[in-house]
Amino acid sequence: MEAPATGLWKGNAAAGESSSAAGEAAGPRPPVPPVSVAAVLPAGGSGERMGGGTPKQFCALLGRPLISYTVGAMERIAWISDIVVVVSPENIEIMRSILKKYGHNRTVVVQGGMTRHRSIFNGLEIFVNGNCVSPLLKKPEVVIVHDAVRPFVEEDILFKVVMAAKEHGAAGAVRPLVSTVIASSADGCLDHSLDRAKYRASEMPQAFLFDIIHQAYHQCSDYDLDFGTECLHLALKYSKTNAKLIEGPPDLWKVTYKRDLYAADSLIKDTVSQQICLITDMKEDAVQVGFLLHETLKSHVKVVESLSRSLPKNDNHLQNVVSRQCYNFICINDKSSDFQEICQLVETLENTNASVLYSLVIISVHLDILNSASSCNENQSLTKLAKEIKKKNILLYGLIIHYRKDNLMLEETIDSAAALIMALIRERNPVFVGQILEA
Ligand SMILES: Nc1ccn([C@@H]2O[C@H](COP(=O)(O)OP(=O)(O)OP(=O)(O)O)[C@@H](O)[C@H]2O)c(=O)n1
Ligand SMILES: O=C(CO)[C@H](O)[C@H](O)COP(=O)(O)O
Repeated sequence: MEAPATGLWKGNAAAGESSSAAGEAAGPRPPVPPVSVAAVLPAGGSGERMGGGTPKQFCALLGRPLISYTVGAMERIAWISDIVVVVSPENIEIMRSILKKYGHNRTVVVQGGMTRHRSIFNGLEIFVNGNCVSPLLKKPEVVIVHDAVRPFVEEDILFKVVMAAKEHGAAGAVRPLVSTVIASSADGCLDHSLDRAKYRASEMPQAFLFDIIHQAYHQCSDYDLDFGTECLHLALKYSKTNAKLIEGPPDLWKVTYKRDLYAADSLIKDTVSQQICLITDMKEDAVQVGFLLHETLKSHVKVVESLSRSLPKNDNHLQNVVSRQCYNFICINDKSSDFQEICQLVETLENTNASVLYSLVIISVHLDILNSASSCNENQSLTKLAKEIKKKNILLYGLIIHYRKDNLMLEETIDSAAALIMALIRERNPVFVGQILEA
């Protein structure tokens, strides 16, 4: 299974996730542009096309606002010095509380305008004049403009648009058109159709030499500010700059309609369910069953770490596992109860701070050779603990695998156990927290 190209995958500098750990997972460090770079994220819209009361940038994906994913994708890039997020006046405090909650320390909030262009203009002004609610930031050589509702932006495309902006003055990501563009005549009939191969959809991110785009915004008309939709066009019209167009990856789409929110949710779930850490503690009898489960899981998901021992406190292994973007922990044992061990795991995971950004899943798997399910008391302890740690964004589930040594059905049982594990880590459904499933 291949990881989707999402801003989440390679780490996030917020809330303690280190970009060095991300670099370790992703191979050699990407290059750094030889210019100072800042970013403006317009987030001042009301999301009319999506409908519903909450502007789409504040809609929750796996419990975390969409905008936090976009800000996180920018903050994990060390060479972007300042990040400005532009929101409507009524959302300034909400935005500040999001930045605080998710540990986005390099981002400031600026008040937006009535249209996207006006919001971007306000965001740029902060590098020249500052204002009463936001500090004056140091003017960068290159500024990135990126819609706050495009959360899956990667360092590679940001680097490319910045380098192209340095050389050409302006640059933007483009994608092939998915439909043909046609023009209608006054009577609503087809007037003409464009040759699709010659056109591109203009996406984000875009980047500009700061003075080029700032001057364009200063010179453009009210009509441009109120009805324009394309920053590259302003750079062309008012700063005589022909932007370089860069073919971007497919995940740059803008969350616009409700269906886009479902797609974003699904992509994030794909990403966080890519890797598991196995923690096993079994006697000889059960080792073979545990091994079979391990092998079956390996055919579905990447096993980043397999620890076959009790967990010491402050386990460094676990710290490393989390910094490699593994958010799923499967504890397999054949004891009547591994409750103490689960408590210890929870404590260690809490110390990593990772659950601020992503829900962490723990599945306590009990291999039950005697076909005698855990006692009622043990189940109640698990359910109680699960309820408590759910508040901390740690989702604990139980799974009992009943098997017999001579069981011809063992393979089938293990397949169904693996399928349950995969469903739990993918769906991360808080409703099932504390439930003990049986395979
Ligand atoms: N006055 C505005 C309007 C839009 N935007 C931002 O520009 C980006 C792209 O705009 P769009 O998808 O059109 O967002 P909305 O205007 O919120 O959506 P809609 O057009 O459906 O109302 C979004 O991040 C949006 O928040 C902004 O900063 N200020
Ligand atoms: O991709 C873009 C090109 O600059 C903009 O995000 C897009 O044009 C914004 O338009 P709208 O606000 O109408 O969705």
